[in-house]
Amino acid sequence: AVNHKLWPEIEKVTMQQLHYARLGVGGAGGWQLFAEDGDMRMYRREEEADGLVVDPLKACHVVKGVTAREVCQIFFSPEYRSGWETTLEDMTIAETISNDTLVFLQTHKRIWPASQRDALFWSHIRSVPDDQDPDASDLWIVCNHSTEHPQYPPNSNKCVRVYLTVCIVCQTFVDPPKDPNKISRDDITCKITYCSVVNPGGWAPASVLRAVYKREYPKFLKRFTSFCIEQCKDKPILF
Ligand SMILES: CCCCCc1ccc(-c2ccc(S(=O)(=O)CCO)cc2)cc1/C=C\c1ccccn1
Repeated sequence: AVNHKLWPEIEKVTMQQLHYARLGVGGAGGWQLFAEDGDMRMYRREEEADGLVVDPLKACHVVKGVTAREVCQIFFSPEYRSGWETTLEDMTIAETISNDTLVFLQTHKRIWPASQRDALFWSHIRSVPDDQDPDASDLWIVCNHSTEHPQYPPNSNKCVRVYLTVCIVCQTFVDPPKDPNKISRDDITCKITYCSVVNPGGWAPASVLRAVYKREYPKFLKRFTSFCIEQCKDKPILF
């Protein structure tokens, strides 16, 4: 995929998102905690772009029994998506750039009173060594970033095109560290950071958008992580 015209952008945005995901939520970043459920903490910043709510979101979660690679492969793979993406109405693979990079067109269920939305984005999965701790296991990241495609111009169907940048960054921890082939799922934990910025593309009342995000994001992350646990529990561990 390195010779694909999108590759420089894919490389830049993916590494930028990895850095952004690893920034903490304390300090002057302006992050406010808006949802909590067990080990899941969800933060948002209130931001508007030309009068539209584009509140960045950052969620931190810790999930037992799955690895970073398993979580990211489920998030990336089209065949699992209908099993966890609750607001999805339709999904098309617009382009297969390589085995680790796809272009998706997704339409999401209409959320009254706003008009229906769709999203066209490239999705890239990769593992990166943890430069801060070479002994730690690799980080895995999936980055989704809006793109254009001649076959799917925006607003050509009934939907308003949203513009999004999303990443999910995961790291596996084995506790207690032991002989690699004696590790059970009870010994592994996956630390997940999910970041998203969605520009709704066309007008939607700030109150509606903020209510949608407040309701949908916690549901989305809980459903996604439960789906991962369910999918992996009877399978050999994929590190
Ligand atoms: C007025 C309503 C406008 C929002 C409509 C909408 C747009 C985009 C998206 C969306 C959410 C997550 C992704 S992803 O993380 O890349 C995974 C792949 O699907 C891509 C798209 C959703 C939704 C609608 C609902 C909604 C909003 C948050 C969370 C969950 N659902």
